[in-house]
Amino acid sequence: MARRLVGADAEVVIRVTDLEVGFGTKTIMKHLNLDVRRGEILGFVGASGTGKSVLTRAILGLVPKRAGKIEVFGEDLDKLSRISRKAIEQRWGVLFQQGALFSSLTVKQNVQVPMREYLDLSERLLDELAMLKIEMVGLNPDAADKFPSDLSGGMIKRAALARALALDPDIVFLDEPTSGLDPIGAGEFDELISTLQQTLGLTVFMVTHDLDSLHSVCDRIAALGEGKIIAEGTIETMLASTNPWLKAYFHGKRARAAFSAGN
Ligand SMILES: Nc1ncnc2c1ncn2[C@@H]1O[C@H](COP(=O)(O)OP(=O)(O)OP(=O)(O)O)[C@@H](O)[C@H]1O
Repeated sequence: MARRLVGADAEVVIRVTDLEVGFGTKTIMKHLNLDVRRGEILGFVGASGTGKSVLTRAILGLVPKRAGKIEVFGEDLDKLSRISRKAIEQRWGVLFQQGALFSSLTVKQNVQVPMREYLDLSERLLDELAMLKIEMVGLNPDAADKFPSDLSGGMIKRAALARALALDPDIVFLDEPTSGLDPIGAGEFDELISTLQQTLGLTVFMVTHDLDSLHSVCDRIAALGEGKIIAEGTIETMLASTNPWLKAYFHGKRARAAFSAGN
């Protein structure tokens, strides 16, 4: 899979400025700045516990920020009316870690949850749309009536992706989409993300530890450390970084294996 270059002049769809987030006496990030450009797959890396999920959740408005500004499609999220906020929420989809499907609902019903929340459609249309999403992520139609407990890890991720795509979003947030998958399953999932990104013109914000994903599908990478973005750019930029964590991560044994396999 060839990486596409999204120019620096591409429209910024998410802009995070001077963000500070903390819990109690603990500050997780401070003065954090990050742009995500339209049509790119941005890989977001950093050591465990640095705050990758927290940043994702802060952008989504699921954890409060102490300072800073988050703009999505040029709109300051703090300044939106409830209706405008809902309109923005319809333009993003989220795949949380471990899929986070509702265990008491079937795959089809899970995919329909955002549709029921945001759209006013007949049952027939809801069914048709859900089946479309289920097929789009490469699941067999008979997976639609299965419960999450009947699915393999890879199928759960696909079902969660179908739910993230339920409202035809412009942006998809993926929190460690390939974690827990075997290398073949992870590779197939990467390929699916890349294909969907291209066919649907998605912007993808992907938190990942997976060096193969970073190498094969990400256009750009941003690395989080000590509460800030410590490096931002292509794999080549990461490889050239002198930051000790980035050096260890991108030049370690696993990285060499991933990069030589990809070349
Ligand atoms: N709701 C919360 N209340 C208190 N502390 C929290 C909360 N959510 C996250 N944290 C803390 O924030 C820090 C960052 O957590 P986060 O899950 O974002 O890390 P991460 O970079 O995504 O890690 P990993 O790669 O292991 O998933 C951790 O120290 C975590 O304990």
